[in-house]
Amino acid sequence: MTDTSQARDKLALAADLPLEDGLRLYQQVAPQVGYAKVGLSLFVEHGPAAVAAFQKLGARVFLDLKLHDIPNTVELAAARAGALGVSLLTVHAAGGEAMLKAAVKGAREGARAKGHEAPRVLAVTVLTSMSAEDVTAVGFSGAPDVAALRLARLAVGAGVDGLVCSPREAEAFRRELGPTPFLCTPGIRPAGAAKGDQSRAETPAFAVRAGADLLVVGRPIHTAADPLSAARSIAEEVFTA
Ligand SMILES: O=C(O)c1cc(=O)[nH]c(=O)n1[C@@H]1O[C@H](COP(=O)(O)O)[C@@H](O)[C@H]1O
Repeated sequence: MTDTSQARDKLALAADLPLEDGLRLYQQVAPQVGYAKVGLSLFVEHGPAAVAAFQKLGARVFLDLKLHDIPNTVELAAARAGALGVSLLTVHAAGGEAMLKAAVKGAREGARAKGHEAPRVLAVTVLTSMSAEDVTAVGFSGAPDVAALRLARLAVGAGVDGLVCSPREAEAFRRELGPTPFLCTPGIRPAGAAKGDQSRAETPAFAVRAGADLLVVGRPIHTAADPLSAARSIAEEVFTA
């Protein structure tokens, strides 16, 4: 069997489950998965305790709050997130340049105040659940990949550390924005897996070949009869892509 443990740095479990279930699942897949993503449902219910619980298991925590508000409010929230010692924090690129700069400043200051390394601030471009029709309906001009690249340029110009995008956009982001931005791709579906609400999904191998640094996977692992072997086969795809 391939030693896939090196893929740990490239995989995040989206722990969109009740806390106890999420912790149990993370422990099962931890040999293959280095990050636990604490998203809106866990944070609304448990707040910072959810972050601390995954950190206690040795996970690097990806705090996915998708902040999107006026700059002052986002700076305050990002500072609190930085103070929790998380590794990654999301904001919406569509919040605009001033908001993105405020997020980066807040996250760095909050982390420094507590002696933590600053989290990477990742800007979400166009949600992977959105189809071309959805993108037009909300008023973004151009196809999803065009809108995503425009938002990505804006966010990188504002100083964010990375971007969240569909695997379909990662290659163009790399080509246009160079090697520095940390590219995170949700919307990961192994061949044959149910898409659910994801419109712009691709396989793990596709995402890695396109230049993704981190793949976020939720339901394909949650719903697997054997989550560790599901995680291992995703890791194998990552490792061999
Ligand atoms: O920011 C994210 O992580 C995110 C952005 C995006 O465009 N699409 C997206 O699916 N996500 C998150 O990635 C995870 C995907 O989960 P699954 O579809 O279950 O694999 C969820 O936790 C989403 O909140």
